[in-house]
Amino acid sequence: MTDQKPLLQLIHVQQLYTSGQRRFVAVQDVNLAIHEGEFVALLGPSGCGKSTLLRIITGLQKPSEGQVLYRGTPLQGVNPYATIVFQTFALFPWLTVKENVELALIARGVPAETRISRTLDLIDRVGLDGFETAYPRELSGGMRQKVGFARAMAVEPELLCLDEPFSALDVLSAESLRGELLELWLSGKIPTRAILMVTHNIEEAILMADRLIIMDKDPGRIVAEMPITLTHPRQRKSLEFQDLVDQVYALLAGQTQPEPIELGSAPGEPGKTRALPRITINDLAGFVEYLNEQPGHRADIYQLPEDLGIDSDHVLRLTETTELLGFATIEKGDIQLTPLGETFAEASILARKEIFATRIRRLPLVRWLLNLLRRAEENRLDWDFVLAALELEFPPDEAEQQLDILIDWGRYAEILSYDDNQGVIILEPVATPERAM
Ligand SMILES: Nc1ncnc2c1ncn2[C@@H]1O[C@H](COP(=O)(O)OP(=O)(O)OP(=O)(O)O)[C@@H](O)[C@H]1O
Repeated sequence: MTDQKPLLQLIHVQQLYTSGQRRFVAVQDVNLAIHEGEFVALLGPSGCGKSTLLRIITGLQKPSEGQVLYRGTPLQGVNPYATIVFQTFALFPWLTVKENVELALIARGVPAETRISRTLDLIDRVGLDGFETAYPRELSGGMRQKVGFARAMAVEPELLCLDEPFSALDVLSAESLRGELLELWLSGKIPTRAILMVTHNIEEAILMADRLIIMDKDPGRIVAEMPITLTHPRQRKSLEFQDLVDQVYALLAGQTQPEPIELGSAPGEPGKTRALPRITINDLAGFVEYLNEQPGHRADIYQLPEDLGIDSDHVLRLTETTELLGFATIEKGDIQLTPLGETFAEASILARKEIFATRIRRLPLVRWLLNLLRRAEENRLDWDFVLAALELEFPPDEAEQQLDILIDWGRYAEILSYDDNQGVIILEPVATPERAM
């Protein structure tokens, strides 16, 4: 961070909304400064007010209370120095790529010659050279989002706001577009002075941003900030990166105990191996969604068997699983979702898998199995072999159950696969997406 005056400053910003008869605080006392040269990521569960803050920052909405300063001056009306790129591409289907980008410049009254040369230059810079006359329907999702970026950058915003810009794309297109945006930003090829990105994706935030702002809801507020000082290009698989991922998850999960105490030890290590609760992914997801719909995202555990129509044993396994994964905390007979649990409940299928994978990789049993697979020839192991190893830790019936759960959870998280015909467990390679399109 610099000592300069912030580019943008929110001071005691509060937003009230009315819903039916009720007036509620959507955003409470937000103080935030974004400086030149910073890439800031805003993380938090749905409904914590991220989009509201973006609208306030871009001047599309005036907060109920508080001040918005741009370069030290109170913002009046729409912020001419900021633009937003949305999750969905919002392109006009009847206009070509060139016309879609140019439109932003026509709206700002840029003269024709400048307009055309700037449009073509931007299309080139985002890597869409040759597609100037194509229509949105002819483009892939990643390419359409590039048009979205080009259009936002056409007006040369000082502050580029991104509202989950990669979440509607497939994994590889998203990764490649992240790389390209970073390249444009870090090389100074765009006149943008600062970027503010809203995302649900923790790894994405750590990959790209210099600072994370973490929000929670009811009411929407900032609960933590974290600087990311890793140098670019950042390696997702590096220990430092994974350590930061764990720290953010722990922050979101409200985890207070050190991991070894919380999670127990792995087979072969001193201490007791913690068995995984017998819970399917469907039950887990359903339970987290149920809690998310309850007032205050909490429920009385003793009431749950009746409310959910399942026996109390099942309820206890569900509560244990959600707690083990950091999706909920249990206190005085109540279970309460953590911000991470809320994020999981509202995430897309892919984002859920990613959250789940990150959480189960910390579990000693999962760590142990992944290590075995990594060391095995061709990263494959016979089911019987793993079972025999587990039988050293658990009674035979339980060992088999543990293996079933490991396979069920591991498959869902896409960290391993299982060939039922051959009875073989296989380590899934970690995707290493191409950097360039
Ligand atoms: N115009 C509005 N009128 C009434 N309530 C609103 C309005 N806009 C947003 N809200 C409510 O304010 C809260 C914050 O909404 P906001 O869209 O800013 O959250 P968000 O964090 O961006 O959510 P998401 O990640 O789902 O986009 C939510 O409870 C939402 O339902």
